[in-house]
Amino acid sequence: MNRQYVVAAAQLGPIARDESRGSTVARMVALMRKAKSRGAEVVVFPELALTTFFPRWYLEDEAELDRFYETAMPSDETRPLFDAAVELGLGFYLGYAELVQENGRKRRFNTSILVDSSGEIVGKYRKIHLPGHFEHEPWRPFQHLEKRYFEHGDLGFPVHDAFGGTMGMCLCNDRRWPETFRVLGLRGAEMVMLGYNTPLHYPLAPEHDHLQNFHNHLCMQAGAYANGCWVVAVAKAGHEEGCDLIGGTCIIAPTGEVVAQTQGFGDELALAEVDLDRCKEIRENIFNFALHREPEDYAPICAPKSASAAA
Ligand SMILES: CSCC[C@@H](NC(N)=O)C(=O)O
Repeated sequence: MNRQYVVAAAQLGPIARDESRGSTVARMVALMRKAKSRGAEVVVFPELALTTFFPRWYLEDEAELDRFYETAMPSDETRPLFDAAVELGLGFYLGYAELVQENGRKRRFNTSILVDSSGEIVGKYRKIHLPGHFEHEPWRPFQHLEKRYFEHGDLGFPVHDAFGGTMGMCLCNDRRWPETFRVLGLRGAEMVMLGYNTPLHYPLAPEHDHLQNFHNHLCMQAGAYANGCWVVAVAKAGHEEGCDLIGGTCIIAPTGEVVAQTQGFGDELALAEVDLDRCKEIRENIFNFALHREPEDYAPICAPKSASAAA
């Protein structure tokens, strides 16, 4: 694959609690076909793209909870995505809830994968910055129980040789942390793909609700610029099960400029021609890490949590 191609950010509109995987996957395959017809070679889907954003509910019935997770990838229900990748010659990024059995216990992760155009999984990431809370907090208009439903990702922030270059992944809340982009940048990421589910209303600081879209782009444009990488950021958007999720799906150049963006809150593509060599504009100049970075003065950033609180 060459280093210059069209990427499609494939935003999904709301997914109902009782929408079947078959229905969601069919929506996603339709987006893949549309992306192909518009020249795309890579398609990026949201976080937890296969289901509604279930951490908004406190679920006491484990069987009900398990229903939102994938125990195999691909499965019979998700295989159409992989088949479409092969048929159309497309790579894709997919976020989903992962359930694995290890040493006799269930482990749950908020996961993303990269799949190449031969249908092979070529990269996996498990979300590190899990937002929200662990216990049921009935005062909230909706829950955000990621800390209850997922373990801290155990794969670090890897990069992958794929799609003609060095690819990084993260998921939703990770994008707010400069460290995410810097670690990926230090590993040479030329494109960072990420999906998100971001409620418009933040119950802990509702006075910031009107800033949700601003903060969304602010952190990602800064991450792209300060690390000289492309960012492809994809929302699950719209009014989902009584909760408004922001849109703002976009593709950001290494200069920090938004070069493509969705307009609405439904299933929609934003496309841009990406040239991975443009990373050099930043990485060989203002953010030439070898020449200008001063890690000896950044010690608190790398200290364990307990020590950095005191720093
Ligand atoms: C608990 S409010 C933060 C919401 C968070 N959402 C996800 N999915 O990580 C985000 O950072 O967008």
